[in-house]
Amino acid sequence: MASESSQKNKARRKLKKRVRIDVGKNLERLDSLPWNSALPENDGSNHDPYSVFIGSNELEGGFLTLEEIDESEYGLEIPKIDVENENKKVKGKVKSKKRKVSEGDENNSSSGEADGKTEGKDGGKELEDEKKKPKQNKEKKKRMKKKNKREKNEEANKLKENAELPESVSVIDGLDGVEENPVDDAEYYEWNELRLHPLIMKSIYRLKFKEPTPIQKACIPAAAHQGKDVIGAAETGSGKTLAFGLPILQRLLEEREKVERLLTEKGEVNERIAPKSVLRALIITPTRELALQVTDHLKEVAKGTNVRVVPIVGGISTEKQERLLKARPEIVVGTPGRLWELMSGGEIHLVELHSLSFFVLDEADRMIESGHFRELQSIVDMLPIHRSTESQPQNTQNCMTVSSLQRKKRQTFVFSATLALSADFRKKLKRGSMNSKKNDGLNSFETLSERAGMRPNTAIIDLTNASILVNKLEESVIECREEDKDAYLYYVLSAHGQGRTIVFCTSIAALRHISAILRILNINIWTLHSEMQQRARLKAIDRFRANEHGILIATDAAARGLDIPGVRTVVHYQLPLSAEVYVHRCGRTARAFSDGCSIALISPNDASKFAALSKSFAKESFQRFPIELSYMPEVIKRLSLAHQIDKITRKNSQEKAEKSWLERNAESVDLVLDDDDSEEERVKKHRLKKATSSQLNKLQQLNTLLSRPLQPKTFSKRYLAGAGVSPLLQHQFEELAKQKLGEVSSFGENKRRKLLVIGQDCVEPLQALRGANKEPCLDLKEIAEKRKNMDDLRRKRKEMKKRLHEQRRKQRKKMKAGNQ
Ligand SMILES: Nc1ncnc2c1ncn2[C@@H]1O[C@H](COP(=O)(O)OP(=O)(O)OP(=O)(O)O)[C@@H](O)[C@H]1O
Repeated sequence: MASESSQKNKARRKLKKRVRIDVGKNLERLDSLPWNSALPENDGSNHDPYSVFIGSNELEGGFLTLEEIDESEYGLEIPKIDVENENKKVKGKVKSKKRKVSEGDENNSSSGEADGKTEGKDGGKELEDEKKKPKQNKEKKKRMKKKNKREKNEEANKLKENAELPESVSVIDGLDGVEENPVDDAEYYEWNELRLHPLIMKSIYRLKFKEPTPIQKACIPAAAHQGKDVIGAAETGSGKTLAFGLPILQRLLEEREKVERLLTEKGEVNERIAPKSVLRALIITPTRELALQVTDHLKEVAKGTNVRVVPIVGGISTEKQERLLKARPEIVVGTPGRLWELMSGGEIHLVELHSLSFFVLDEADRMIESGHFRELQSIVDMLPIHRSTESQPQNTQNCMTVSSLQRKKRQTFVFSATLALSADFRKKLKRGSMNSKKNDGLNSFETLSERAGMRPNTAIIDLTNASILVNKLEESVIECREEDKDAYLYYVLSAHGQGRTIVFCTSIAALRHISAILRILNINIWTLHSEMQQRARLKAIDRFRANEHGILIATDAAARGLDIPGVRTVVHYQLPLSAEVYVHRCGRTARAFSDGCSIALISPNDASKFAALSKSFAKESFQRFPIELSYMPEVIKRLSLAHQIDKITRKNSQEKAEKSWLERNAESVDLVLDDDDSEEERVKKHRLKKATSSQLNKLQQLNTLLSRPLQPKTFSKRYLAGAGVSPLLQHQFEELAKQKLGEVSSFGENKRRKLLVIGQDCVEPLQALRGANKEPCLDLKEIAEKRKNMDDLRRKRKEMKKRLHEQRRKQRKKMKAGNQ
């Protein structure tokens, strides 16, 4: 009896320990877990297309199976943390941070015990089952366990040494008790639910991304754990890059470790696997800047993983890019033009696409526009068609090659902030009646997706709201005449120029015009357009990024994807040609949980475009950007001088260009130009000289104006006078009051100079917009009504004119008839 009870006790203790460990694991931090440990072996019974069957002939891919992912120890459902309860339990006991963490462990393990009571019933059965397993298997497991313990220890130590973990995240050596730091940091809880690789989590801690964005939350499970293709649409700045980037990294890391583990189990030498030697992910973006940005972003999260990411874009020497590709990176991010140039030239790393597991179209809707589509189509046509019964794998019982491990069905990701999927396409995806490679000629990303081999059951994740625009964006308009746009732009930039601003133009000519004017007005700007050299484009972005209050004048080349933190304002100097471009332009501000504002300059010429835009977003009114009119006389004065200077400068440079053209051509046909100027030439030169001196005079006048900050007319240099009603002036008065207080202590300083500074204390446009009286809205209904009335009036006038004309004609006819 006694021995029976002692045996029972022994078994119970054993079971208790088991359960304690199991439940503790539920709460372990992902970063402190051994990644490749104890994953159950595939028994070959599941039909997941990503499973690996070592030694069998059904090898289709190197990914973990869904079951493996779900049942792996880090992947068990992480119970929600009841922060309040946890706090109550710990309250009073917590003396130090270290103590708090260890108590957290106790709490978790005790809750684990409670859970264990229900699991205990099956526990005995499990023990019995285990006894039945062959001895050989047990020994193998023991060996693995030892190895995993060692790895776990190393991993934890590494993390402790290297990771810049947030204060609340700490790693406790979990060697003996196998109890490592439980999830006590609610801030990262949502990430933990996504079950990402510890190395990825380490990057997320480093980047201080407290929670996944909604698109990341929706995409990661579908793409990383279910192996699905994804069509993703979410507002600008919502973290779409990582929504496809993290699943790619996750699967590559899983695969790598799975392979290593299986090889170790089989006693194979690791060197036989060279995972870096093939292209695994191809990401295509419409612009070079975006490709470079996506590369940087992925590199940042891939730090410490040995996964290499390389950009392949035009404007950079082909040789340099070929050198980069020689290193055989797993991930290539590129633009269609350069990618196709290298592919059609037979670049070995880019044409060996049999192992490509991920194909991504970022900003997919832009990609199908002219200038990209042909090359993209050629690239897509090069992708191998995946069939469920692909060619025979190249593995045998004892020999496993990289290509055989990596052959798998390809995942396709299509992302943008502005994707409009037709109902027909959605149905097709659902039914799985995709017709890859058969559909040609159609210029749509839907066709492209089909051709790229998008599979049935694709996850369509559309998180865009009705207006498609970011919630934290404040939109506004300034109604003005076409010729006054420069003045209003100057007003916004100089009276409110806080934070980074991007001014968008539709044409390069307009960009050149306002750049010249703003430069004359001493405003420091950078420009970006498609006719610039790549180096200059990158330089402009870098400089703009480096300046806290930088101003970038750009065409729509910068509308998509550009991720520059701290862009507070977007100005539409000219309205874009489509609603999509408007969304992307606005999306350069109010990114990643921050806010921003957009200001559209609307002239009567823009009326119809603006009406169409408003209709697209079902908008009924726009807020007017508040203008402090007392600034305008000075603004207009400066602008008028600037325009005159610009006109003269342009004329001069045009004449110079013409002259040098004449000289160049004369030289090319060996003609010697006569040095003696004709009378006409002399008059011209004289005029030029005169113009230049008048230009200089004007320049001096403008310089005097520019030497002092922009001030409202009612704003005396010496005394404060009236007009302190607008938020801008209100702010300036407050600043002045503060300054005056400071001045009391610094007696004897030049007061006048100090007062001159006031005008420079700007209010951010967003702040001005929020502080403005919300009443004066641009009521689109009212405008439409007015336009309708005007149209009616015009029509009536026309009709009247016609009637009068007809009457006169009849009269003339009558008179003619009378005369006869
Ligand atoms: N989970 C997160 N938490 C905080 N910031 C994040 C998170 N994920 C991404 N970010 C940051 O958000 C910014 C925008 O991300 P990203 O460029 O991927 O947005 P996007 O949706 O692709 O925008 P767009 O549509 O304009 O191209 C980046 O600076 C990125 O570092």
